[in-house]
Amino acid sequence: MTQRVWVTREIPGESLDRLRSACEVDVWPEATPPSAETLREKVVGCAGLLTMLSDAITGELMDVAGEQLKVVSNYAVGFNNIDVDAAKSRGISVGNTPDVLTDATADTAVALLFAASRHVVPAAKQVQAGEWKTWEPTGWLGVEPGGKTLGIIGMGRIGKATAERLVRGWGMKLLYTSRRDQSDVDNELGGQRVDLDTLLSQSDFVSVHVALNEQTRNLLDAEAIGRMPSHAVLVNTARGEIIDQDALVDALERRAIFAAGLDVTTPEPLPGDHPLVKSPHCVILPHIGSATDQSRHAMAEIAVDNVLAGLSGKPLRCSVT
Ligand SMILES: NC(=O)C1=CN([C@@H]2O[C@H](COP(=O)(O)OP(=O)(O)OC[C@H]3O[C@@H](n4cnc5c(N)ncnc54)[C@H](O)[C@@H]3O)[C@@H](O)[C@H]2O)C=CC1
Ligand SMILES: O=C(O)C(=O)CO
Repeated sequence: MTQRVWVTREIPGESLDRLRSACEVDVWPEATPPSAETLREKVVGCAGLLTMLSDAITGELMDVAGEQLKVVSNYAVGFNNIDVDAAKSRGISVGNTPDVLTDATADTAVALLFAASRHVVPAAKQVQAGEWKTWEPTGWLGVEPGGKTLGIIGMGRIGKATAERLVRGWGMKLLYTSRRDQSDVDNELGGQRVDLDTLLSQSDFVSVHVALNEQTRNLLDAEAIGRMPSHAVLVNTARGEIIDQDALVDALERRAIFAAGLDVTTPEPLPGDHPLVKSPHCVILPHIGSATDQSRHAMAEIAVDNVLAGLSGKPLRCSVT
């Protein structure tokens, strides 16, 4: 019998054709995610799910899908939307798309760091609004990363790629947090592994790259943000839930830190009237870290390879379990 796969959004390239030639494929056609109710209806009887980070794949949903469900393939490297333990206990494989989006996401972190440090967005808006009056000797004064201290929270693939850009390109000194010793980072980039409090109090620029899980949710709460110096710039391309957003709003309003640059927020999308959206000291992007042609095509190839392997009971190309 032909196996059925539900794909929760269109993905770029030809990779879905490979899937169609192996099984019956149903693709959610809309630009916005299916509701939880639609998800529940569509998963019934599926052997594979190709999901996005906006889809909550719970144990209950796996049970709704049925015993034939073999694989959940996330079109993302982050997999905090999937209950991996529930999948494991049901014998369901879980896949993700690492590496191919590392450079694109690290580039985004660097872009946010510079945009937030130099008032790029409000300054450009002033020009667009026809309000550019003069060259201002004391206007738009920003902060420079050259030779300053960079703190990377979570020295994984993207954390390291971001550090490489800023240490090699701008001569930044590197502090980082990691659960394990990473002598490669110390040797190649002159990095120093420190605890979070030290990193926050001694870094001029902080970039967040840890995965989201129960230990890292709200990792940067009011107390942690309170340790940062008032000239510090905070960048987050990981997940919104890692930062206590109310605490960030408060810190920016009090100018307790200089600026923030976010590619991820809670919720996504962030409402247009949210104080962070309104803040002149915060640059927010609509979660575009991996949004390059190259990365998204490569992610599609891996996500489809993962589904095909899972359907035939083989080890996934990129497995999180
Ligand atoms: N903005 C965007 O479009 C994108 C965002 N991401 C986010 O970036 C994250 C990192 O991606 P990669 O660097 O490829 O992953 P990775 O697995 O290489 O790095 C994650 C790091 O977090 C650390 N970590 C995980 N749980 C931890 C905990 N409880 N305590 C301390 N450290 C912990 C790991 O040890 C690892 O060093 C993803 O999980 C995802 O949330 C990834 C790609 C694109
Ligand atoms: O891959 C991820 O985890 C993303 O957030 C989007 O690429």
